[in-house]
Amino acid sequence: MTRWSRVVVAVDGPAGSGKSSVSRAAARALGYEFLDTGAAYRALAWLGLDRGIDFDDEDAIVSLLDELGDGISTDPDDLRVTIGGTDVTEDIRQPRVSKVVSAVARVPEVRTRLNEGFRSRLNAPGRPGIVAEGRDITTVVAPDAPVRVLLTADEGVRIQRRRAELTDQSAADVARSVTDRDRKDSKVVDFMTAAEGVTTLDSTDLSFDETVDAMVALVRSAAPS
Ligand SMILES: Nc1ncnc2c1ncn2[C@@H]1O[C@H](COP(=O)(O)OP(=O)(O)OP(=O)(O)O)[C@@H](O)[C@H]1O
Ligand SMILES: Nc1ccn([C@@H]2O[C@H](COP(=O)(O)O)[C@@H](O)[C@H]2O)c(=O)n1
Repeated sequence: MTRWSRVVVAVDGPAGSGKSSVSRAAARALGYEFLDTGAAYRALAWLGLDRGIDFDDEDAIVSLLDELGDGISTDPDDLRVTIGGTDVTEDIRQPRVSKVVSAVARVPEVRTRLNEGFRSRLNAPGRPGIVAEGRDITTVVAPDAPVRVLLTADEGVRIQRRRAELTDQSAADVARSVTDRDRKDSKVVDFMTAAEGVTTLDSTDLSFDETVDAMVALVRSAAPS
């Protein structure tokens, strides 16, 4: 059982369920930090593309881990991702990165090494709490966090929300990117069903602000300040 040094809020769920946007807004409202674990997987995938590696070659992927560093900020008002001094905050969101990121995430050594880093960030000194989001946070990274939430929404709604962001892509491409990534990622971790003790927050019929309020209320009831 981990002795957390501060309130850890663990959030997982499928693609487009609002993990990063809702968790970030909730962290801001609570005065907490925010850890976007997917950014680490994306940064590694970006590095792989930059180096032109073969994404079927696990050793090549693992060899990039030392170069990755620890360049993910946890201030919800100033999120930045850097690799060796290069700011890749925007670039890691490109569709070309989304396409290959699952190949990086399925490598066991990548998961082990990144998870060690995530746990030390959760336990680092700083604000009184931290909201961490990613597909295996409630089950693998912080299964004993005091607050654990599976954030979800119907697949059609998640695709609609993604389409509103990615206006330069066809509806079919957006839908495929959401369903393909869920299919590949769910071979590695289960983020579709809530593990024991995890609260499901279904935002299908909630506005963005209502979803943030619901998450903040969950945190306040489970970990009163
Ligand atoms: N309850 C909601 N109502 C309306 N829009 C929402 C709601 N929750 C999230 N959104 C929007 O849905 C989109 C997807 O959210 P977000 O990127 O946070 O999802 P995610 O779970 O982090 O996705 P991924 O795992 O694919 O990175 C964003 O545009 C976000 O603003
Ligand atoms: N805890 C996590 C977080 C992410 N992944 C993988 O990274 C991809 C990108 O994540 P986003 O949340 O930024 O979309 C995701 O598709 C997973 O492949 C992960 O495995 N575990």
